[in-house]
Amino acid sequence: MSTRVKICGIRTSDALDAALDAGADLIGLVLYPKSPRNVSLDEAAALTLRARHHGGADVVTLLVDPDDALVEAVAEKIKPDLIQLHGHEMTARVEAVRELSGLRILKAVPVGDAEDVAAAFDYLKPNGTRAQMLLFDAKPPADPGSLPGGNGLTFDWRILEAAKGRAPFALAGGLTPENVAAAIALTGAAIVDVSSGVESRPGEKDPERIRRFLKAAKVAKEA
Ligand SMILES: O=C(O)c1ccccc1NCC(=O)[C@H](O)[C@H](O)COP(=O)(O)O
Repeated sequence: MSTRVKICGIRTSDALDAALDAGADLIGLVLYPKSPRNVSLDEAAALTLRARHHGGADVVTLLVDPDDALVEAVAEKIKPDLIQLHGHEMTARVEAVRELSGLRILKAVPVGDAEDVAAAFDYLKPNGTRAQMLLFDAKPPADPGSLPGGNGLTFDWRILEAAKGRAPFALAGGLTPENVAAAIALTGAAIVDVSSGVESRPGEKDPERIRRFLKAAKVAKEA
């Protein structure tokens, strides 16, 4: 089975259509006001409806340390397929968001070393009551003003050796049309997730780069 591709940080219907027409498997919508990719609840609901009409892709709503009211509003108004938690949520909070929303959870984990990877598997226990999949991403810069993700930074993919054979995982962080095949070959990721690497500037998706990313990812194979 070929690697699934998530195009994250979609803000406009043009960018959405470019991703869907190019064969994206998952669409990421960022609800985080500090992000240049932020969309409102209403915008996310409209983009989700458009994706549903096109068919073929799952919609992922990305949240950072959301409160209960936001989780409930997302579940009711957007009705995505998954919620991506991209903040400092610990296992109990992930479980609570799963219960409150009734949705599958993709938990983003910042990776610095092999211990981060080994510890992340606690998010998958006990059998599906917390997150359904892990997303390994680069650690954000230490600068307090930096975003928790979407920074276009890579990490040493060899660290993910510790994850191989345990459970399918998603990979993010500085992926581009130029390096995604190498990332898949080395890590065997089930999903590759990109935002900055298919943009002309923060928040502006480039349809040609989206097409190139999908093409490169879909022919790549684990080595
Ligand atoms: O994209 C953002 O602005 C963002 C803000 C806050 C938390 C996470 C955010 N993005 C995460 C992603 O887009 C992806 O899941 C992933 O980190 C890819 O980012 P990139 O390195 O830019 O390809």
